[in-house]
Amino acid sequence: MNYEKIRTSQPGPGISEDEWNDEFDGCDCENECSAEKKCSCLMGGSDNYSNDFKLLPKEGTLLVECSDKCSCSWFEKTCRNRLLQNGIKKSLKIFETSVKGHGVKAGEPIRAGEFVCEYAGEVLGEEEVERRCEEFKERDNYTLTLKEHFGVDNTLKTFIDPRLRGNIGRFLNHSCDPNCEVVIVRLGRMIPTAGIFAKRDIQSGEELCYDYGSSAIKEGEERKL
Ligand SMILES: C[S@@+](CC[C@H](N)C(=O)[O-])C[C@H]1O[C@@H](n2cnc3c(N)ncnc32)[C@H](O)[C@@H]1O
Repeated sequence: MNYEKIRTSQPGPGISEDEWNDEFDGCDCENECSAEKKCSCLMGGSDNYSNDFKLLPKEGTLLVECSDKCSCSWFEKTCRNRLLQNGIKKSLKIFETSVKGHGVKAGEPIRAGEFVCEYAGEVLGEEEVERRCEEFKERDNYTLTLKEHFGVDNTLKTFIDPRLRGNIGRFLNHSCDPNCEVVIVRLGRMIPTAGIFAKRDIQSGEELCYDYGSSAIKEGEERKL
């Protein structure tokens, strides 16, 4: 449990300033950001979130939230395209499980599609991930690998490691029948963040978990989504 608490992911070793600062142009909406009003952050011409702040289905295009480069920054309170960046709104409780170490449970009901928390950590270059795998191989595996395919041969991998710097997201355990899912969300920059959203309605007291992906929970290996 010895880690520095951060609110959102930060660049770590292996991520250059140029990579981190590769940002999208902001939208020029002056009021409501919606697909109907042709907000340029809403790629694929569909909204990211519903009026009641639930994740909407988005396939084949990037999910980009509005940022401080957007004109709507002046009207942030009315911009519907900001959810992950506003942080955790649900009551989440860390607890000791019987066999999985710590876990997180819902402190209140969470509806399907609602935002739970970011999986915040250091964004690392691949060499640093390999170095840390060696260094920490005896202990819990935390690095989450986000994989995105652009075209046939182009795969973008993003590594998020909350071992040294992270948030409550680092305590969610794996399940093959999860009640949460990880969604790739971009906060105005090309380097993505990992948002954990409810996959179905969750009752207060239920443990929150997501599917770690193909390499699941093998010790010392990175996890892939
Ligand atoms: C991201 S951490 C999750 C939080 C962790 N339980 C803790 O106490 O810090 C991942 C580690 O939790 C443990 N873990 C996660 N899901 C598990 C499961 N379904 N069964 C057993 N251990 C699990 C494994 O040790 C895994 O490497």
